[in-house]
Amino acid sequence: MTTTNAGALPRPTPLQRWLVLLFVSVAMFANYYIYDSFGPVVDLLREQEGFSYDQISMIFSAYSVAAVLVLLAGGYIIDRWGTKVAITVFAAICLGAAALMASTAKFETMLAGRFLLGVGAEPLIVAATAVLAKWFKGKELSFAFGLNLSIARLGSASADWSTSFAEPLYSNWQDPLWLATGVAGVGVAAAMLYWMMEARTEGRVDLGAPPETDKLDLKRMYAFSASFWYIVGLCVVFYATVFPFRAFAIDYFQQAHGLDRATAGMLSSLLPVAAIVATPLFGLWVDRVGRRSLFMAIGSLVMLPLFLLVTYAPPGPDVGIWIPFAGSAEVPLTLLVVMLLLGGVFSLIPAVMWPSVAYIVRENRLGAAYSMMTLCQQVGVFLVPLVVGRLNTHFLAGPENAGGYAPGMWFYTALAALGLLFSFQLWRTESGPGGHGLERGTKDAAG
Ligand SMILES: NCCCC[C@H](N)C(=O)NCC(=O)O
Repeated sequence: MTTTNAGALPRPTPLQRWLVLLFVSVAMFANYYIYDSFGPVVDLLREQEGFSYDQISMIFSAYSVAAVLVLLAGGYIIDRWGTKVAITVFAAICLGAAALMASTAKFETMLAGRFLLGVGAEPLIVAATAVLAKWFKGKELSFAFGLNLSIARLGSASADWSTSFAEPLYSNWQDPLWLATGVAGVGVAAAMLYWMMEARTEGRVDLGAPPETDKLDLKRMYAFSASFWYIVGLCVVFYATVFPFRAFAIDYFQQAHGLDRATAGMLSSLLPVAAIVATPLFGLWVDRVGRRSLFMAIGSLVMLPLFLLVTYAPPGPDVGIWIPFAGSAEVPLTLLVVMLLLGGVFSLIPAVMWPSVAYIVRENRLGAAYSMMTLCQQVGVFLVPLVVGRLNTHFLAGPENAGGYAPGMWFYTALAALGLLFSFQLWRTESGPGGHGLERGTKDAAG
């Protein structure tokens, strides 16, 4: 057992650390499951309850309004309450939000539920990060973060797979959301187990002092370099494209491509599934070879044609896929290739983009930098679905008019082009004398 210095408390044991990772990851699994449980019921809400695409996108966007407000409050709440209370309270808020959304198909109630989810889910992610930093500092911290994100993405994939493993629930819009409420309950239980674990070990193990991080201060934002703002620009357009696309994907595959819900769910799940496997691998690879801004530019370039391919390319022959927990299905080759490529991009860009900030920003300003980045991200994720919802409604998108989805796809493409511009500018800056070492890897350092 390691100690920090003579006479000091011991650091947590490996068993304690991995138990903490387990509890926090289950809470994150539930968090991502609830977030993504809305996409598979979009068509049911439209058909059974008469919701328009505008209303659906407003409900989706309400999360981001709450997230921006909560992020402005910064880490104060977590610092004040401590991680064990914070993580449990935020998980309980997510549970309340999931139950509210499942309770009635009234538009205002659903809007309030999704807003409440933003209040709980975004700070829960911050609290989970703080917990892992506390228990894994100086140990397997990056690995623990990677595993935690992979398990969270498994939550996203499971929400898509529920269209197969919980198919009977999808006779109505409500039961799948009650299932999400049950998953949220498991998240609260996991958070409470973490609370008990921290309470039991308090005063017996050294969890270090709370990290000294800078809070979000809008007046000091000018101090960040151009490279940081290029990354923020990419982050905004990247997530403002991928998250809303995912929210509408299952409905889109059903209406525009005639797939059944279970097959559409399997196809949509390829994004998080690819990310579960590939994100940590890309992370390891990029740590070794560097070229971070080049990889971000390559990811943006690959993303550029994908939304036009799903819209205009011929579907091609049907091919069989098999996905654990979901089963097998036949999907058009074009859709499969597009979703696999998008899954690759969804693995590569986050694996490179988030850690890159640490090269550009001083350590004591990292907290403020990440808060700023997430805040801008959520502004994008708020606005884009509203635009896409408006376009879908305006152009009468639906099963009889698949062409009505095309303007929304052009909008995603325009955002992807902006992402390419930001990453290209970043690459130019980082390849010159003003670079921050983004292009260097451990291989270069060794050589
Ligand atoms: N799927 C839940 C929303 C997560 C939002 C969060 N702010 C975020 O961007 N996390 C990083 C990621 O790649 O999921």
